Amino acid sequence: MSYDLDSAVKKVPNFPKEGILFYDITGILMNPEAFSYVIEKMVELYKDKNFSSVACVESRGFIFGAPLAKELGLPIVLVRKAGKLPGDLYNRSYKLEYGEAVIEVQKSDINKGDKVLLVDDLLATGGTLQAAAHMFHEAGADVTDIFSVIGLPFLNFKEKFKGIEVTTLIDYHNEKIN
Ligand SMILES: O=P(O)(O)OC[C@H]1O[C@H](OP(=O)(O)OP(=O)(O)O)[C@H](O)[C@@H]1O
Ligand SMILES: Nc1ncnc2[nH]cnc12
Repeated sequence: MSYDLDSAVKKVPNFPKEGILFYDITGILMNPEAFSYVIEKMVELYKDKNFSSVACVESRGFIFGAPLAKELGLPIVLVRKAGKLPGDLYNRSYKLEYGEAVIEVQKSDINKGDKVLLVDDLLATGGTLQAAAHMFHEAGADVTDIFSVIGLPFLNFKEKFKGIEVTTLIDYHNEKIN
C-alpha cells in the first residue's frame, strides 16, 4: 500500500507560537486510509525486531504507538507529561521547539535489558524523545529504534540519537511561513 502522506498533513502557520509552522496530524487521523498506511508501514518496519515493549509519548505518540503494539503483541509503555502517572517514576525535563516540559515513566514498566522502540508523531529538536530515551537508559534498557511519522531534520534531531536507528515516514525542510 502506498499513500501521499503530505496531502494529509495540515500546515498551520504561527501555531502554537508566532514563527512556528505546525504540522498537524489530525488530517491523518481523519482519513482512515492515511492512518492505516502509517500503521501498516510501522508493522512492516518492526515486525521482526523482537522488541520487549513499545514506548509512546503523550499525547500524539499514543495514537501511533498503541495500534502498533497491539499488532505486534507487545506491552505499551506510556511516557507521560509530569503529574499524570502514579507510583515510582523516572522523570526528566527537556526543551522542545516551542517550550519546556517534564516527562515521566513508571519504573515498573522498564526492565533491565529490555529492547525498546520509542514512538512519537513528530521529531523536531528531538528533545522529547532524547529525554524519554534517557529514562530507559537510566533503567538499564536499550532503546534501539525510534519511530516518528514526521521529521523536521533542519532542527538536527539526528545528532541526539547516535547509535539509535531513527525512522520517519515524511520529512519537511525548513519551509518559510507565508
Ligand atoms: O522533537 P521535539 O522538539 O521534542 O518536539 C516534538 C514533540 O512535540 C510535540 O508534542 P507536544 O509536547 O506538543 O505534546 P502533544 O503530543 O501532547 O501535543 C510532538 O508530539 C512531540 O512529542
Ligand atoms: N512544528 C511542529 N509541528 C507539530 N508538532 C510539533 N512539535 C514540535 N514542533 C512541532
